[in-house]
Amino acid sequence: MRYVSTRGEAAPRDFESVLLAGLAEDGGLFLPETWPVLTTDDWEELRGLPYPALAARIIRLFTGDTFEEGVLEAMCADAYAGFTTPAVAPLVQLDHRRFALELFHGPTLAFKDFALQLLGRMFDHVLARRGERITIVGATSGDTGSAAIEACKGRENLDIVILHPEGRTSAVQRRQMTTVLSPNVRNIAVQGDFDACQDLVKAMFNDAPFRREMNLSAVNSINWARIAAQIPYYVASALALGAPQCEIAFAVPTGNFGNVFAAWAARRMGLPVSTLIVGANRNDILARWITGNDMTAQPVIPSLSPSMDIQVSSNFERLLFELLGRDGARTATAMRAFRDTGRMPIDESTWRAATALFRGHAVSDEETIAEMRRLHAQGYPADPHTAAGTAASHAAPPDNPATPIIIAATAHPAKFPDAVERATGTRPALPPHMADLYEREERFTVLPNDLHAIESAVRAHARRNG
Ligand SMILES: Cc1ncc(COP(=O)(O)O)c(C=O)c1O
Ligand SMILES: N[C@@H](CCOP(=O)(O)O)C(=O)O
Repeated sequence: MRYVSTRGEAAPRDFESVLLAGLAEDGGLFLPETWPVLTTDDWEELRGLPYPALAARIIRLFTGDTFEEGVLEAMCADAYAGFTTPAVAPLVQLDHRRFALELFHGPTLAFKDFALQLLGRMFDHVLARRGERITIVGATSGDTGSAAIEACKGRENLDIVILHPEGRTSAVQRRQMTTVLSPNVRNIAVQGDFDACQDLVKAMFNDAPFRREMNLSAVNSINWARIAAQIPYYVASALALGAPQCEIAFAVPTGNFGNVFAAWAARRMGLPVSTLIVGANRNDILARWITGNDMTAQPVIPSLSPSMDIQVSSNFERLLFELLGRDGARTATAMRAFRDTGRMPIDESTWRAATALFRGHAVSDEETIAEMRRLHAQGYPADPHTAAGTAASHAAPPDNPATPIIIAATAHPAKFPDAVERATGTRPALPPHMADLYEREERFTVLPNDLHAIESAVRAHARRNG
């Protein structure tokens, strides 16, 4: 399995190199050169496997010979052993056709643990074999940061620096990151929004001498390994509801477009997915594009679902590359236009092709609260992101009323106690392993949105540990 860049200029490479590189040298994102496609028999064989075994079978389609026989399987078993439910990704029925796919039973209570628990182990394995050390830089609107830190803390061959937007995460999310005091972990609160943090990360990757000096790697979903490790739960849940004999729709609360792109990838591999419903919050660029071909970036506005407070969705580039017939030059031109003007003109026929599959809906804070209240009344505690997904599934359902809809329940309500209390009058308790979160010491540095300042901080962190 080899990988190409969405901007068409970086040389194709294998999974190991993609895992370590994160972003391609031409600024693009990696995608498989050809998609593996599974037959009905293949899907049948996967049905009923325990989640870790199913995940290993799917992910192995992308890893080539990076991991010797049995190693990936052992890593998956180990990664998901720490989840608090044996089902790992349980489905809970909400109504006659809607099911919540609970992705928050990992150590940091969000779907990010699925990929990052595995990536931490992959990095360890590959770096020990190569005798190398890397510096991971990541941007977070709240959840990637804690999942990455949890997965990477104390690992010998890497340092990790996470940028979060100052004051724009929930207090629980911030503390999940800033109370981890391992010497290889550093938290920076950037005076800006998530898009600024993500821009800084990409700018560090595009600064070739700095990238080489630090041996940079990525934990955001710009790293293909993240997407690969998020495909299995779509497969497992669809099989549990009768696919491939019936079609399934997924509703996904969306920000950086990574999670919904993993669902797109499952469909590309042959899973019968009729519809992908993108649930946005008031930062609605993707919903505006899907409903009206308007891809115009606006300033990020804080909302009740802070992890989705994003306007520049990195993984949209992967979809665009596919929609443009895998034309790297056209993708690069469109991405440059977007960067320079804040607008991405997409021709009518390309947009129409996409909207045959995608539905989009932007959920306001008021709708989010109303949806959380409604779900609570029927006995389902939902976090604000999950509620955006369920609300979108009602507002923009698939055409066929018989198609089951699986909603990605992306975070545990306890991560957003203020929003939950506002909606339901009840403050959710933190799970036992986090019960003393508010008593733990916090450590982080506040820095301006300035590449030089951030690179200096990353360099100092890596030098201290290297
Ligand atoms: C809880 C939660 N829901 C939804 C999202 C949006 O997912 P994505 O960025 O993959 O679109 C995020 C952030 O990634 C998140 O943390
Ligand atoms: N919502 C995310 C933003 C980063 O997304 P990623 O999937 O690209 O890592 C977060 O919680 O940090």
